Amino acid sequence: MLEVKNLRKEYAGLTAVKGVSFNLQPGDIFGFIGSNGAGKTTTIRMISTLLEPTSGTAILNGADIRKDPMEVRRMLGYMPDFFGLYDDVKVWEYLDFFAAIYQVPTRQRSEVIDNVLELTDLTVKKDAFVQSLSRGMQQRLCLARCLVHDPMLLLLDEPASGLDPRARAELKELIAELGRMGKIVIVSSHILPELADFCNTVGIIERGELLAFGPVESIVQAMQPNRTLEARFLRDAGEAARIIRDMENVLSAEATGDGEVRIDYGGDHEAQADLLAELVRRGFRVVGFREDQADLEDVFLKLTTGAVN
Ligand SMILES: Nc1ncnc2c1ncn2[C@@H]1O[C@H](COP(=O)(O)OP(=O)(O)OP(=O)(O)O)[C@@H](O)[C@H]1O
Repeated sequence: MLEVKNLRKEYAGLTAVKGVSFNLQPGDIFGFIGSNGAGKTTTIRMISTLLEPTSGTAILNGADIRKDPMEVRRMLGYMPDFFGLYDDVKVWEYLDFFAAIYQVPTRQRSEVIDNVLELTDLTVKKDAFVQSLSRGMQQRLCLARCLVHDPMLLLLDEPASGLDPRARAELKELIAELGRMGKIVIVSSHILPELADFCNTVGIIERGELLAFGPVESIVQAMQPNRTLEARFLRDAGEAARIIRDMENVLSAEATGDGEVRIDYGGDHEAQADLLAELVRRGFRVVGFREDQADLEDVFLKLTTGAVN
């Protein structure tokens, strides 16, 4: 488990992180969202033990980042937003080097390397030179290097930046797999929708403050208490709209002309199910009924002002 407790970082004349706290459990994939300069990298670097907090701390599986940094380092893998790879070494040599640094015993190294290559889908590139890899493959190699010592926490700072859509999709799948393996993954981005579909928890940071933390759905719901429902009817949509308007929790209901009724709705999911049951009971032929997903980017823009320090 990771407990982040009131982490704070002050620079001369500027507080980059103002007391950030959150807890994560094994298997959690945490999307850390904020605009440029919001404090993501500073927070991640403090958790990774590379930057000393001004106050506050973080505890990973009982080890304190300030009191036991060496122990914490053994349990985490950190992928910075800008990373360099060495040229003129082969992929397997590169990983072997990092396995040696992390003191993976010599006789286990080739198995460990094969495993991380398989996980990151780089097995066919084992003997290729690092500089010959595509940007997406280099990103995955950098992630592979963070995995050689089987860390329980992964800190990935803007891992998807500069990747094309296909490489992004592959990276998401890989991160999801790390979550299924029971690791805690923190992945930062300034684009909320990019993370929302594979993170189970998100945190929104702005000017060094964590404005929201929790499951994606509950953050969206807190921001948008009224939801839009879309009901589609085989016939009589206009009549259905008139009846829906008088139902509980309905703020408005309009037939859109193509058999659909858009409902502005203030009830919870239980009440929403009752509304559908009532329509069916009254004999309406419902062919579709769904919630219009709130646009995540809207939620993010509402929460943040876009202002930086
Ligand atoms: N060494 C430093 N000295 C002074 N100020 C710094 C230092 N490092 C970061 N800052 C400031 O702290 C604030 C937070 O920066 P940080 O890099 O954590 O933001 P970020 O959310 O990671 O942004 P980005 O998405 O651009 O990487 C910024 O205002 C930045 O200018």
